Amino acid sequence: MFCRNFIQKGFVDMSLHRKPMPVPDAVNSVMNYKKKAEGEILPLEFCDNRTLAEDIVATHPVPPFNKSPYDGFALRSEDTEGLSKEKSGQFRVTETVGAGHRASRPIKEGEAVRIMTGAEIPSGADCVAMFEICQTYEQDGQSWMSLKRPMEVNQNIIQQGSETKESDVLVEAGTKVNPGVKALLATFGYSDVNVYKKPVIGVFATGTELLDVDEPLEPGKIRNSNAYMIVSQVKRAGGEAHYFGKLEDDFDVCYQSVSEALDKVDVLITTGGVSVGDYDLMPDIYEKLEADVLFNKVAMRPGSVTTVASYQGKLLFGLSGNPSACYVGFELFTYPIILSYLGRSEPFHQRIQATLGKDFKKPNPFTRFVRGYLRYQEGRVIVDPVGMDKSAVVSSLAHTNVLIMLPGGTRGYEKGDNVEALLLEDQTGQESF
Ligand SMILES: Nc1nc2c(c(=O)[nH]1)N[C@H]1C(S)=C(S)[C@@H](COP(=O)(O)OP(=O)(O)OC[C@H]3O[C@@H](n4cnc5c(N)ncnc54)[C@H](O)[C@@H]3O)O[C@H]1N2
Ligand code: MOO
Ligand SMILES: [Mg+2]
Repeated sequence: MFCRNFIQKGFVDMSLHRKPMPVPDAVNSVMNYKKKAEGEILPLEFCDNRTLAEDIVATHPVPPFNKSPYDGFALRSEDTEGLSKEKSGQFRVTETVGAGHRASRPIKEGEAVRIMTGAEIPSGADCVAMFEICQTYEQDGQSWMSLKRPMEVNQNIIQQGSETKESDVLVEAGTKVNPGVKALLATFGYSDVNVYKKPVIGVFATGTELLDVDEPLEPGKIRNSNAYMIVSQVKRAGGEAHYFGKLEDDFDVCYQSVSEALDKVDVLITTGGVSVGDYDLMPDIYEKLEADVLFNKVAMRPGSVTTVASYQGKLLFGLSGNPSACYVGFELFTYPIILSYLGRSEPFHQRIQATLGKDFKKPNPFTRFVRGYLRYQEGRVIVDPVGMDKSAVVSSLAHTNVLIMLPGGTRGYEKGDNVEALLLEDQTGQESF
């Protein structure tokens, strides 16, 4: 097997010279492998944030019966004709109907039913007068209601089916379940919901320098932050992360672990070891697996070393070890694949126009994906670069909610420039209402 590590000094190794692929081409080449997950049935209470694998169809009209929007009296509008301040009408109150109950018999001429909000309109009644415009009194053991104004047919009645007809498609498959979707599922009796299965995304961190989170720092070593970051990114995207642990930079260990893990996942992510260093083993692992490498260099910063390969129909994402590069590589290439598994018709991060909030003077031949923070100011959308903009930086990621896209070129960018940004999450609030 060809292995870069054994190339003798003095020769120029052509495998070091990688041809960068433009970002859109790289994204498209990955999306050629997109798949849709199968559905699974979940109890309604467990389907938050999952994606519907079936349309929500109205199983009955809403409301299912004519109902009262107010607490008041249901009566016949024709009995109120000509009523006025001077000429009140007297109605015999036959019974009281609360929501969930029905009148015992149809209403007759001169009668009224005391009715509560949400209760079914008694047959024969065609309007509801709110309590506020009615007066009540007792006479000879009988309840009466007096009204001083005429009512119209259908006044204060929510008609059966006025909101939704039976068989209407209300929410389409591929929609994420939010509280409103959940309310609809409950309305129509979807106690079990068909949602797309979460794709299982395996994660390995590679690097002999990596310590576990609970280990004290040692000279030359760092704690493994990427694995936790990626697992979080997978969850934020809606996937099921399976963290297999960290691997030292040993070919046999890495090859063995990666090939075994491939059977257990839909997609495999590794972080680290994709560049051209002596201990960057992923290129050799793809070669030994006979995986088809879609690209091993992308015309972007950070994350230029991002490598994606396909092996027996499964995608292997070789993300950079540098934290910022790893983060960006995931959001550009892995995120839309996860959303495709989830049946989402718009699997990419939303791309918005915004105003750059700070200068970004450093030009670069490659497109930059600057970690940024979106804010609103006087009706404008502002995106500010956050923290140091270096591939090896981890601290700026904590403040990142957008990736500011700065196309490559010979000039830098200035505060006030119009730029595009990819929205990663929408969790910005404000201090007061
Ligand atoms: N001669 C060249 N050297 C490098 C090139 C190049 O084109 N020619 N590309 C540079 C670029 S760009 C990047 S990005 C990095 C990519 O490196 P690798 O993906 O091979 O990653 P490693 O070498 O394993 O590690 C890089 C860096 O990241 C740290 N790291 C690794 N894993 C983790 C983790 N799980 N958590 C936190 N930090 C991690 C690691 O310690 C290194 O500092 O290559 C450049 N070199
Ligand atoms: O692969 Mo890089 O471009 O510094 O992150
Ligand atoms: Mg390396």
